Amino acid sequence: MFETTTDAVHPRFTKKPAYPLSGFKIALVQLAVGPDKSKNVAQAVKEIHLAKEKGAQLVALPECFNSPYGTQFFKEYAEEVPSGSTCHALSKAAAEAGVCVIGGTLPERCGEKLYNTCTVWDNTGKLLARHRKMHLFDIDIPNKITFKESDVLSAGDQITTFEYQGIKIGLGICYDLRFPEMARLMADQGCSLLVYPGAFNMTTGPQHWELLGRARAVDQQLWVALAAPARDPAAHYVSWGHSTLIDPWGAVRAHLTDQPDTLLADIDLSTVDEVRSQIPVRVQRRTDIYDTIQKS
Ligand SMILES: NC(=O)CC(=O)C(=O)O
Repeated sequence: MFETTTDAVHPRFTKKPAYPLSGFKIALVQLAVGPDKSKNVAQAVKEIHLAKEKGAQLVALPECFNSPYGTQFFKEYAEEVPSGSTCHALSKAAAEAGVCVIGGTLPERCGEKLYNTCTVWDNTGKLLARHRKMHLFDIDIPNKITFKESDVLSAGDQITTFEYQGIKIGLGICYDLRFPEMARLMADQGCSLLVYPGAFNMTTGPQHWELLGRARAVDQQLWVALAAPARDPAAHYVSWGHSTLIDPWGAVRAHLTDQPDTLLADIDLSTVDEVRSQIPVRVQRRTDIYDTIQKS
């Protein structure tokens, strides 16, 4: 599918970026999350080590991996970043396993404010990045689901990208996946992979989770990884599960069902350049026209 010839390469893409790694193995850990915070964190640490043993170089956890998902839980489970006990456990696990950890999300306390925050730890345990969910999940679908994160959470106001071993990676959290502008900004900063810890639900998940992941991958021609908690039908908020890895062509390379499990798959970074040279939409945008229309 990604075969290309020199002739097919668009002249503006003949200079290939030199990635130190042409590919790597990613693990998406679909954790069973319950009310016991220390059990949730211990399980995450165990899965990080297991993923590393199976060859993962990057391990991503789901949204709200140390706390049940719900506005009534965030205050009780919140911790300061990076001094809290969950961050300490993630840093230690990353260093001991020698693997980069995208630490899903946790409720972060910062002064009077609470955020839904993703932390990233390199293979020495150093904090590489922190992303605060930028688009809060406020929706109202009558007789299905009403959720208002903004009742208790504050929104982040930063785009977050980071580099690990020469690979530029962008972060979004769950509802952030619905905003193509944000993905575009991260792609423009040079990302070849976007990772979204997320917990869609039984109403939006079946219709939108994979569709939105594939849309962002096709729009920006990059890899998209979606890491979800496992489904617990007895939970207050029921996660759709289905952690998924999508390639720059928009094809689902691997996905889980709703059960606790870990998705392990190879990411081939050369496909980013291949797809971008085959379908060069990134250099074909008519910003001359869009800008004129916006200004008129
Ligand atoms: N939980 C979220 O932030 C988003 C979600 O479930 C949806 O967009 O649907």
